[in-house]
Parts: sequence; C-alpha cells; structure tokens
Amino acid sequence: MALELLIPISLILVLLLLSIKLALFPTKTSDKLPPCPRKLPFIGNLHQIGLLPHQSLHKLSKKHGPLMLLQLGQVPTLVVSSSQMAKEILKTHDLIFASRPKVNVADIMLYGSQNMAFSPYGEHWRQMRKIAVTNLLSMKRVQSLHGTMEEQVAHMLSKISDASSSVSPINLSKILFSFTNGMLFRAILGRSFDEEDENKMKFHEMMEETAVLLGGFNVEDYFPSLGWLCSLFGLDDRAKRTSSKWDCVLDQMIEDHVNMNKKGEGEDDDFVDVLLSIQGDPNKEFFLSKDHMKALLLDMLFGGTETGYVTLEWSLAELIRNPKVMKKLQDEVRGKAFGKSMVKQNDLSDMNYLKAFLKEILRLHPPAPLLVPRESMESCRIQGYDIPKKTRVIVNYWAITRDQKIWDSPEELRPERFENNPIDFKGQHNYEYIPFGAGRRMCPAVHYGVTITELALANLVHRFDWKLPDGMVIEDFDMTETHALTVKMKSNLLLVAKPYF
Ligand code: HEM
Repeated sequence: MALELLIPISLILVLLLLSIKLALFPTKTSDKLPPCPRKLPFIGNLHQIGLLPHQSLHKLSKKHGPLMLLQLGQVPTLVVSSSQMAKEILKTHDLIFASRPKVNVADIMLYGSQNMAFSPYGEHWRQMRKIAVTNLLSMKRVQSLHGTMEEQVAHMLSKISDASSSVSPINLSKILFSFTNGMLFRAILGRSFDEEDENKMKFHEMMEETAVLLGGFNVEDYFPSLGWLCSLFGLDDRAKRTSSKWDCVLDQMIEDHVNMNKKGEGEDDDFVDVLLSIQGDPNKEFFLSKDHMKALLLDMLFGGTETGYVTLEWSLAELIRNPKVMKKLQDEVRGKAFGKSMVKQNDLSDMNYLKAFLKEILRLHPPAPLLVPRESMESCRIQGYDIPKKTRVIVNYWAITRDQKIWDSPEELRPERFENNPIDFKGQHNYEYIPFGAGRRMCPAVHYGVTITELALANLVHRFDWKLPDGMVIEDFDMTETHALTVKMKSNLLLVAKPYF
C-alpha cells in the first residue's frame, strides 16, 4: 500500500479504536467537577477552541460559567474566566497552580524545557528566575539600561524619519520588531543588532516561526500517549529545524563572548558575560550548563520581543482610530517635553495620560490574553468543585477585560479609566487587571517591559504626526487579530509619518 494512504488509514483506525474504548469504558469519578460543554468522542472539546482561543473560550464561558473543565483531547483543562476565579488560582491556591504543563515543542526548542517560562515548578525554575531577575530584569539593572534604551529609541526614530520622505507608507511592524529585538540584543549581548544581522540571520522569520510553534494549540500536546502523531504532522521536524538555527546563533554569541573576554576586549557587563561568570564560579551551588544558558537567553528573546512590539503596534493602531486620544496624548507629551528633540526617561514620571494609555492598551489588547498555561501539582477544591491533580489551567484574562461588571463599555478605548486609579500592574487589586499574570509565575520583566514601551511610545507621538495611507479611511483599517505566542495584528501596520519638527 502506498505510504500516503497508510498514514491516514492508520490514523483513522486508531481514532476509531480510542473512541470505542472511551464510549464503552468512560472514566468514572465521584468528584464534583466544574461544568463541561458537550464534547465529542476522542477529541473532547478541541473543536471548540478555534483560531482565536481567547474569544471562543470567552463565548463558551458566557454559557457555562467562569470555571469550566474542558476535555482537550486527552488533557483535562480548567478554563478560568472571571477575576474572582483568577484570584482563586493566582493567589489563594498559587502554589498548587505554580507549575507549567509539558509542551512537546518547548522540550525540543528549549533544551528539554530547561528555560524559565516552560520549566515545571521546582529548584531549577527558581534558580533560572533568580539569575534573570538579579542580573537583567531588576529595577536597578533596568535603570542602568536607560541610556541604552534612549540610544535604541533614537535609532528607531531616525529610521522612521528616513522612511517618512518616501511616498509609500512605512511598514511599522517591521521597524517596531527591529526596535524591541535590537534593544534586547543590546541588553543581552552588549552589542547592536542592525540590518546586516537581520539580513544574515533572518531573525524576524525565525521569531515568527518560533511564535507559531510555541504559542499554537498543537494537537500532539493534547494526545500525550500518541507521541508518534507529532511526526505525522511534521511538527517535530519543524521545531527541530528552527531549534537548530537558534542553537547555531546562540553558540556563536557565546563563543564571541568567550573569545573577547580572553583577549580582554569584553566590557563584562552584559547578560551573556554574567552567565559565563556564573558558569565559571566553582563556589556556586547551582551548576549552570551551556544548555541552561542558551535556554535562558531564548526566554529573554522570546518573552521580550513579541510582547513589546505587539504592544507598540496596537498602541499606534488605536491612536490612529481615536484622534481625540492621539491629540490628548500628543498635547501631554509635547507639553512636558517642550523644546526637546527627544523625550528622555526622566521626563516620563509625570506623563500621567501616557501611563494611563499604556495600561488601557494592555487591557484592550493584552499580548498574552490567556497568560501562560499552568498545571495543578495537587488536587484541590475551588468554589465547591474538585480540581484533579495535573489539570492544565488556562486563565482567560481577555474574558476578564471584557467583563461589563468590572469595566464600563469594555470594548471602547478609554485611557481615562486608569487616570486617578490606584490599580497597578501587580495584579493584586481584585485580579481584574493582570496583563503580566500574577503570583509566583508572574512575568519577571514588568519593569523592563513598561519602561521601554513608555519611552518608545512617548517619542513616537512626540516626534511625528501619524496618518493613514492616502486613500484609506478608518473603516478600512484592519484590526483583525492573529494568535501565536502573542495575539497581534494580522496585517502589517502601514502608516504615514510626518515629522513634527
Ligand atoms: C508588554 C510586555 C510583556 C507582557 C504583557 C508580558 C506578559 C507575560 C505573561 C502574561 C506571563 C505569564 C504570567 C503567568 O503565568 O502568570 C509572562 C511570563 C514571562 N515573561 Fe513576560 N511579558 C512582557 C514582557 C516580557 C519581557 C520583556 C521579558 C523578557 C525580557 C519577559 C519574559 C517572561 C518570562 C521569562 C516569563 C515566564 C515566567 C515564569 O514562568 O516564571 N516578558 N509574561
């Protein structure tokens, strides 16, 4: 029989046998489980996930409530859709839900999930987080990067300025990607990342492929006992190919640092240098292998690049659609930075509308609307329901941002709702505002993320007036979302920039 026929036929046979087994011998439990929408044999509720899971899960929760236990293939998955239930998971039972589920692609791409973001809860995760927070993401380290951040913003502004003289609109998605990626490279490697690097290494392509692989609802993760399915769908091979490209890049980066340090040329203060010194310290109780280093570097690149540029992209898109908000923001920034060619970090402290605007963007367009999945390490009870051990947990923050009981006209852009409002990014209010997650696994880079985004945004509206491309009207502007590692705009953001001075 031809191989092309053998694969689908064997797949159908296995599906059939498993469906019969499930129908004849359903798993019995005396537990009181949360409600579950009607499921199909074998796939359970997988068909209800759709291309934009935050939206489809929100719709399901309207019918079945803020705690639903879906059966995604073989994996029971708790979906949490209210601030009250989010508080149960991220505060009351934070320790029980502090682990991450096993993700096949992450195992391939992140050296056996030895990074921080996908690592199960435990000593290894704790050490990786400590290294990243102490040496790159702490408030003190971020402050020491202020000068570098200003340089990188100036570089982005000059690129936009050059492009603004052309008749065609500017592809801002590309420029914003290079900016956030370039800033992380500077912080991590201590050297700039320029167009030549991009052309040589194709980072944008590699990052997009990685985002799709790591962020997708991959079928294999929902059928762990059918590992061979992976090879049928070709996902294993795609992940291995992309992973080997990253591995070459990282090996080269580390080798360059080792060579520079040998020659005494390194400045000895970037993140790779710090990692090398931890590795070479015989007194450290934690052994940092080369794979650990590479996994942590990828965490910083993957965690920081997409979230940053996507936030800036949604910000400009919303400003173009809301001219009154654009004017109010420009008035504030241009007033406070009057006469300056560039807004600097220390000008930002009293730009209250800018801060409120960024908060509103992270409510309306959270880059990670489902946060990052958790997994229960023990069984527990929530609101009278039994949650078994090893249940996957998705907190649908997006559903919380659309809750009319919390937010007035939740679909509208209204930065004013955050003015004179004590709510911050720590998520400790009533768990209604958690764009960075909360609890032990909360994003460790809130300070870095907010600082760089505020600085970039202030300068983008200070330096330029923005317009839609000629012939386009607001109604044509495409705000369609696409879901990968983050939720971003499906189409590239194309705008016309007119220098203000
Ligand atoms: C606007 C910017 C950002 C947003 C909205 C964001 C959002 C998030 C969210 C929602 C989580 C999951 C938290 C949870 O499970 O409760 C997370 C985790 C994480 N983020 Fe961020 N992030 C941003 C920027 C960054 C940056 C700049 C970096 C690195 C340089 C980063 C690195 C990470 C890492 C490593 C984790 C995993 C933490 C762990 O598992 O212990 N993020 N982020």
